Amino acid sequence: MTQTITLTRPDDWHLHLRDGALMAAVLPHTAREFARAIVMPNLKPPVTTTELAAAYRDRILAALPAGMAFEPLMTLYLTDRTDPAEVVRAKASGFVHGIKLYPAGATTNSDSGVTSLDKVMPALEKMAEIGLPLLVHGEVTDHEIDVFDREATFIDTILAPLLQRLPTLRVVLEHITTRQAAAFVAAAPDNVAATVTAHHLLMNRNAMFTGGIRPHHYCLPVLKREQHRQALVQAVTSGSAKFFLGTDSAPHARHTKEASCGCAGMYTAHAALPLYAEVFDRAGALDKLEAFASFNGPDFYRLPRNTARVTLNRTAWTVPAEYPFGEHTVVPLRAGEEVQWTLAD
Ligand SMILES: NC(=O)N[C@@H](CC(=O)O)C(=O)O
Ligand SMILES: [Zn+2]
Ligand SMILES: [Zn+2]
Repeated sequence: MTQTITLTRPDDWHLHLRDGALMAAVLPHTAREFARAIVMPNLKPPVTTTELAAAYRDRILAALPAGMAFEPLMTLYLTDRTDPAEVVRAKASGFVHGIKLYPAGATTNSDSGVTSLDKVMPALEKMAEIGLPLLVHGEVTDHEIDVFDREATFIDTILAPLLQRLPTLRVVLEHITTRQAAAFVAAAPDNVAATVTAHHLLMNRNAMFTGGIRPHHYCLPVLKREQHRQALVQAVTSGSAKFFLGTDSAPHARHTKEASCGCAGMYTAHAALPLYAEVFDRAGALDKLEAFASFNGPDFYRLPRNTARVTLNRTAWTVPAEYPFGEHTVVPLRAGEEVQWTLAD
């Protein structure tokens, strides 16, 4: 049985760092494991311009502990009012690597998101023209539609028609959770890819109800049936270059999760690569982890692969019950439980 694996230093292609003291507190967890990360723009207020992204990038770099190397890859938050000129500025900046589409109301801090694709077509056409990727939270927001069907419905009613209209638009379907999404991405041309989180690979929707209601297993898109989890594992271990690592690590203060109407998101940055190693190990596919974690993402984003290496050992450790991040206490995934792999320092 493999006891140690060494791979090219990976990147996280879907990360929520938040801002201020919480950002400074969670950043070292990510920087310890990943050389770069696509930093999501759903702050309050959202990062809607290249200028705001530059300032956010500066705050992240200023918060980086001395001696830690980490490159934030910035994104803009697409709104109904995003000007194609802003798309051009973003691409020209060299530090904005994508524009994020949040359907208005779909998830955390998404109220400023897009209310109709028609309103953003000029921006999307400019993105297709200059090759700036669209990163998509792929869920419809019609609450008449079952929460477990919102991703599949989004693909059928929004994403597939969009790609018909803009076939060269580069798209990352973020944090896919269903068999339908995995099949759609696998069958799509090379300009369409997907990120997959560790938690959607490790858990099915029963995890939200094990022994009682489990708010720390609630995220969006919501965990799905076991058959969908298995389809995700099959996709990420298939060797396809269209799937890559995106933790969607999304810290929320404990009191906002343990509530009668709790926030969506799981914090996994503390143990991200070890959690993915559990998935690939259980699937007998540890040999496929490096491409998923370290090659497919930079290749899609047309960035150089990292050259440094990281080592994972099959050594179990117990995750703290909570992380006291300044005025925020965050409960990590696997709080008080074991993770079977350890990232070697
Ligand atoms: N995934 C989540 O459940 N929440 C994310 C937003 C998102 O990625 O949808 C967050 O920022 O909290
Ligand atoms: Zn999302
Ligand atoms: Zn996210």
